[in-house]
Amino acid sequence: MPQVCTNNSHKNGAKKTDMNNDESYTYENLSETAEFLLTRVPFKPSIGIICGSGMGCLADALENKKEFPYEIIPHFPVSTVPGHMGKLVFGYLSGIPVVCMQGRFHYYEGYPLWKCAMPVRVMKLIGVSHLIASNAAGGLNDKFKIGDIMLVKDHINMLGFAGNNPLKGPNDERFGPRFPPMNKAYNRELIDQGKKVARELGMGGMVHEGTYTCLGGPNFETVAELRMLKMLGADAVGMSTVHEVITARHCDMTVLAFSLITNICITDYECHDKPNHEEVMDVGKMRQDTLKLFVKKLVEYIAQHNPQ
Ligand SMILES: O=P(O)(O)O[C@H]1O[C@H](CO)[C@@H](O)[C@H]1O
Ligand code: HPA
Repeated sequence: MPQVCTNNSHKNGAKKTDMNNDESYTYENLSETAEFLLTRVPFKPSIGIICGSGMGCLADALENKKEFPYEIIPHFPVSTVPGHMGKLVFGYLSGIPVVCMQGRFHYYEGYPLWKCAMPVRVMKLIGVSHLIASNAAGGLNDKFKIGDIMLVKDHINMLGFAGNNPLKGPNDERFGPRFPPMNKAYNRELIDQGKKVARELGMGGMVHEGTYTCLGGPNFETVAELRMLKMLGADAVGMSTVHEVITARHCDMTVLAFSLITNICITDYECHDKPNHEEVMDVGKMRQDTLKLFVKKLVEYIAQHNPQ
């Protein structure tokens, strides 16, 4: 049975959310959050995992779990999207301590990007050096099929083009530099290892490498938008991950991200199918055993080799 934690200092679910949208969390705010967690968990994970839509099963695979509903964690936002449970889960995968976000935050939920990405900084403060971020995404690349996995080799930050960035605002050097590079955002060694693991698990044919792009959502894209994104070089499209990766790289975490292709993007006006979130979640569930194995093997590799 997982141990579900409560927070008596926030009675009746009341939380400290005394912040407007322009005011980012301070280092001290996030240190309070980290301290809250560290005093309640008897180990320090160095690997963090973010579960994409319908992929909460990744956290279910943990052993000796200690779960924190987001409502009880100081300064944490709450999850509002179906398929995102809203729990921070600590536990062991193959005996390796990890922390898992069973539910992430999206811009379309009404949160500014710095708030969506705040758990990444909390992970950093509790000792996480490696981040595995998963997402559900629509496939733009003609070679992709539903249920395939795309290891993210790069991203196109569409929200960033309009100046919307999780690092916008005053920079605290204790997290990272004002102008972080992003040309090596996704760790090459881990991408290669992802492919190797896929081959070993007999799923080599369903694993690709590609470029992810994130739009604000919540609507799925128009045909014209998808045609444009494809022309720009995007292989998959979603509404998350990029802000988390930028925040993780800013504080020098090593990142592996992958997309589960849950639908094929409709780039043809003659096609009458409609993308929908239920289908997205169903594909996550359909692939849960494969995803659990895939992530477990990657966690084992990171724990043994510590790629930088
Ligand atoms: O990126 P994740 O959280 O996996 O979820 C994806 O699935 C949802 C749409 O079905 C959007 O939230 C999109 O971003
Ligand atoms: N577009 C945007 N986000 C998504 C999609 C999509 O087709 N599928 C899953 N998340």
